[in-house]
Amino acid sequence: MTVPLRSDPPDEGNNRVDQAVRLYEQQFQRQGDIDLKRYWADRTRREPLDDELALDCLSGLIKSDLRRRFERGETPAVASYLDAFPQLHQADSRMLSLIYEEYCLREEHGDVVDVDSFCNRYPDWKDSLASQLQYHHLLSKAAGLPAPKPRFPEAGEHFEEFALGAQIGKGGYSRVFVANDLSLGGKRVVLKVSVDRGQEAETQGALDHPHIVPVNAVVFQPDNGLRGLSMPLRPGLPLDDVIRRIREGGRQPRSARDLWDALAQGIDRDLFEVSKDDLAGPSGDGWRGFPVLGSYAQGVAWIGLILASALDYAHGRHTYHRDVKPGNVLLTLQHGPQLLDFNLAQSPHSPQEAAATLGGTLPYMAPEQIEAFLVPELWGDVGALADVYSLGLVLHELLTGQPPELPNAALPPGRAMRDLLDRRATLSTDVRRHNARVPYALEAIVKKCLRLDPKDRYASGKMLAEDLEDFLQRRPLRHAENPSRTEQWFDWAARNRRVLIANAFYLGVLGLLSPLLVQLLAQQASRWFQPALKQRPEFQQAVDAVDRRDYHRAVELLLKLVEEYPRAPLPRVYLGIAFSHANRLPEDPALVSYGHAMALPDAEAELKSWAHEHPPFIEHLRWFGTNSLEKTRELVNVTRPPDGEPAPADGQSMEKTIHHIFELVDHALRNALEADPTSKETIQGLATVAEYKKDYETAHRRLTELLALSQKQNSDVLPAELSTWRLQRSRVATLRAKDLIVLDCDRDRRQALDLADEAVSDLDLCARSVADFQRQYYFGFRAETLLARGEIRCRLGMEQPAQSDSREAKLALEKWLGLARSSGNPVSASVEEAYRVRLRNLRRLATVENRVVNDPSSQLEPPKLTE
Ligand SMILES: Nc1ncnc2c1ncn2[C@@H]1O[C@H](COP(=O)(O)OP(=O)(O)OP(=O)(O)O)[C@@H](O)[C@H]1O
Repeated sequence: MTVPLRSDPPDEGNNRVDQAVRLYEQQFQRQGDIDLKRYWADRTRREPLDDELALDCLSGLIKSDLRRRFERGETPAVASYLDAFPQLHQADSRMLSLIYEEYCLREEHGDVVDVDSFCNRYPDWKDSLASQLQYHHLLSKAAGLPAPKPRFPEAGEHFEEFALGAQIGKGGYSRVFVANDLSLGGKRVVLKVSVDRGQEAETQGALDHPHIVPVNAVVFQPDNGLRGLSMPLRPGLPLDDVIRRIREGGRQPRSARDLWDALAQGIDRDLFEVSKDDLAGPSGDGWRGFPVLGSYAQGVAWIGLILASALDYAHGRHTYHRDVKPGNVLLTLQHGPQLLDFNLAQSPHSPQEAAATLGGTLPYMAPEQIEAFLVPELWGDVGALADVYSLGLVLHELLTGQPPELPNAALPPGRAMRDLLDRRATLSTDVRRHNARVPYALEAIVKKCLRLDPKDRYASGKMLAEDLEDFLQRRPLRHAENPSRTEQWFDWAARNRRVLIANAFYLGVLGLLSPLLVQLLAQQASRWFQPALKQRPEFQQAVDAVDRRDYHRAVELLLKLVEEYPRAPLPRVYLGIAFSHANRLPEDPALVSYGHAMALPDAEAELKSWAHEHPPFIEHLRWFGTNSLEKTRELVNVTRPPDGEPAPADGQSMEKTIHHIFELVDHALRNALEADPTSKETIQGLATVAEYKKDYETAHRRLTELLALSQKQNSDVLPAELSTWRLQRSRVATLRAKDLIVLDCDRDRRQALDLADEAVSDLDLCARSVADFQRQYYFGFRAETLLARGEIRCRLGMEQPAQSDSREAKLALEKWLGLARSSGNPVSASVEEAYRVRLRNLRRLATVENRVVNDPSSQLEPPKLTE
């Protein structure tokens, strides 16, 4: 017996019923009341209808009449229409639907109805009605009305031989714990304790598939009506959490890796005893084939493929899941996606069984499954195709970020079900409207899963899996139609690139094209039809090799890729990074490779977008930048020797090289900074590059930024680090101040003074925490800074303060000298020269200021020269 439901695909009959109801309602509104018997007689006289359609129209009008009258405060009963329309006695299913409508209206209007006495009013339909109303009440419970619950055990207690640890899941009728199986020496497992009904243990236990969580054992507590299902512990995160995290990330996910990252960030590391290495990337067996460097759509398609295959396996054993939703898919670290919770896997033969899993799953139900809740006899029809539909909704949600529609909470449960069912008929399946990055082929697959009529969907999980596999391999779909010709053409071209390239030559051989055109065509063809770099397994292997620090292997792979993809910046940058670690060639190929990469068009944009897609790249880039900086410093020391030491003969050309290198390092570091603006090492690297480039203003700004940042994150900055940065800032500030004093303009001099003040106070601040090896440098530099400030003050006519600077400078210089002498090292020519320069400055200061220092040189001993 089937209640005709309005969700049936619109056909002529339905349109006519709707039309009849609309006309009736308009007239009812105009007249305020209508005698339905007379109205119906008139109508059928004017427009005779065949029997079936007449019954459909009549029951539509009665429902409408009932609603209007209830709205006016009357409480009509369907029984009263039976006298006027005796033909209803033949309309079993329609009558059931009418009586149910009356029941809902009574309930909505606060008329407390006793189910038994209500059923007794309709003896001919009593049994079906009782069953329907039982479901109605189950739905009410699912909608949040209190239901009797057993007492579940809690963390810390025992359930048979299991010691229960943290609770990790909670359903309407179950609790899931991490537990120790004491009968197996305390082995860590997952124990799902649930009300002992349904056949979850038997069904799930009989399944043996790499993507379905297996069942180890079942234990019972008959007194409590509970049972425990022991399963292996598979650390992971449910897909609904993964989706939520991606959604909260605020940006549209772009790469398949985003799925893994959401899992890695969300997993409870302490609970599952997971190490940082476990989270580095999807390397476990269960992730084999995951397109880690592919697009987000490909990542989703792969998850869909795995789930469709797992469902197909279960369907082959006559097990239908019936509760496929993101919350029942666990993304695990080692085993990939895992299907969980086969609680509803067998048809619930009684309303109680159905109740066990009703709550929360309505939004993911196939239309025929919702219908089965209204008409229990239809449960037998809810099978493989309902699972295909639900999986379609999961894929739709993953691709669009839009959760499926919820039942309308304002309606009474039965009505809410019907309403949801109606909305299934008009469900928008246009994935690309929400996310234009999804290829047409994948959208076509999702659409086919979500067809209203089960006959129009994929006939099996296997067929769905085949289409998803075809999509991932860029092959034509076998069971759905890709509406985009362009996409099909590109897929074809990608698969047939060799043939195309060869054909370009054949056309040339036949003399149809000029040789130049042939060459151009061949070149273009090889570019157009080359598989996208990121899809190449070699590229993926190279990226993996760099991520796991196997640089020699990376260099090997990347050299080939650079040759094959001469216009792609990424392999060159990666090659630079790998070279710079592998350090195996005499030249500096690291920077050469980076330089070539950056000379390519769009290189910068590509780098930025890649850093976004693959975050470990930023760290490599930063390392590469700072490491190259270290190497280049040596070159700088040779090229720019301290005062007094001879400059190399080829100093000028070396300067040029240095400048070029610094440009590249600066570039690499700026890219790294854009991706991670709080990396202190990157900021310091950039300050150092700026200092070497003698851009003291930028260097000073970067260091100020760095110190402000470390003040915010006080806890993770070491005092030694802080004093190194302060020392560097005071050096840069002094150098800048020196540049400014010579400009001979008051404003610049004031600015110079501010900088010198800041430099001295930075030196004061780090005086205590300067490391031993830095002390001599510290005092030498302090003398220099104070001399510079003294000079600025002199020029600004600040005699007294200049005098005190001069005195302090002298003290610092003595300290410096003392440390140089006591270091045990012979005092080198460069130290001696530095001393002389400072001494000269001190004298000059005295000359400029005249009264400030009385011949300071007489009080300072020159250091002893090396014997
Ligand atoms: N074998 C397992 N390893 C790790 N975590 C698991 C495992 N099984 C279940 N979980 C966790 O427990 C959560 C709940 O599991 P499950 O869906 O089976 O129970 P439930 O939601 O209580 O079920 P029901 O919907 O039947 O009431 C899962 O989302 C997952 O986070």
